[in-house]
Amino acid sequence: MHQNNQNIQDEYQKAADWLLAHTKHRPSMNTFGLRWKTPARLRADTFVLSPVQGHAGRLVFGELRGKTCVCMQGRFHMYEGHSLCKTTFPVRVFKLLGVDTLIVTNAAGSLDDSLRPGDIMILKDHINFPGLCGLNPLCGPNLDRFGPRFPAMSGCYDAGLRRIAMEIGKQLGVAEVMTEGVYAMVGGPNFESIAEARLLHRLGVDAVGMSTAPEVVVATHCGLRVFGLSLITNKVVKSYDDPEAVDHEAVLAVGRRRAQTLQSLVMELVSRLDINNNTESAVGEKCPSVILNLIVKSRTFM
Ligand SMILES: O=P(O)(O)O[C@H]1O[C@H](CO)[C@@H](O)[C@H]1O
Ligand SMILES: Nc1nc2[nH]cnc2c(=O)[nH]1
Repeated sequence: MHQNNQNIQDEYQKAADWLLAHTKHRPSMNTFGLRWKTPARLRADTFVLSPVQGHAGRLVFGELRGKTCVCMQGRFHMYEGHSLCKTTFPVRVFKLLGVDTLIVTNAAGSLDDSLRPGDIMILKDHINFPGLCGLNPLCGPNLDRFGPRFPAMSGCYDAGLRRIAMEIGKQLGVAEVMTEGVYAMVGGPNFESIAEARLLHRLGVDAVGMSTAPEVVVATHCGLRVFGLSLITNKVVKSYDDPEAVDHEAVLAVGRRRAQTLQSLVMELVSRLDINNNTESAVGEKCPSVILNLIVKSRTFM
């Protein structure tokens, strides 16, 4: 192996080893700081630093309904000036921790008029705009330890988990605010101009945000099963006659309003995870471990 590749791989391994040395938890499930049996909180800034307002910036290990998980509250964004390698660094570390499923959440603006603030969109697919232009975390020498040079992205959002989530939505009585759709990642940090919004809409984008796609690309590359959801926090203005303008505070407010629903949905999904019979993708055989990457303004959950 090329020496540089070895060095990069060593960095992931060092981070994973450090985390394992600082918690007795071995990831398998939990989130939102609820029902922690033996909480072991690690300040994420020892590992992750995400100074975006409303993002807690913590990494939490614990148990939910008997499953250990690691929950990342906050994330790195490309618009903060981080490289995509850094943005996605935690995903590979989680893989090395033994995690096999990534649950990723985000806040997003809707382009589809039927999606309203407070609605939940299960990600069926994404358009990785930075990735299409070459800003892809997999660029550079391939790390064979994690996955192939040319990984497929069709089916990157597990169909089995999507189906279960919709069932849970019915059970929780929130099916009417849940739907499946296509998420697009743009670079940000500005929200869309009207012309950009119209372009995205024409391209078949249902909701747009500034995150998620790089993490999902890296997770899929290394064989993690992925479930994603967007909390629709605002509509994206598409008309020159519309006086409304989105702001980050409004995004945070919708996150707080929907916190309980998202919490119930993800907890129930976690409790139903069974790698042997509810996945449609190839995943690791043994450990039913899951990482929750809860970024929907997770400060409200703790
Ligand atoms: O995608 P997450 O991190 O949930 O946050 C979304 O909300 C922020 C804008 O309000 C942006 O960071 C956008 O990507
Ligand atoms: N790009 C983008 N990101 C968001 N995150 C939350 N809302 C939005 C939005 O309208 N556009």
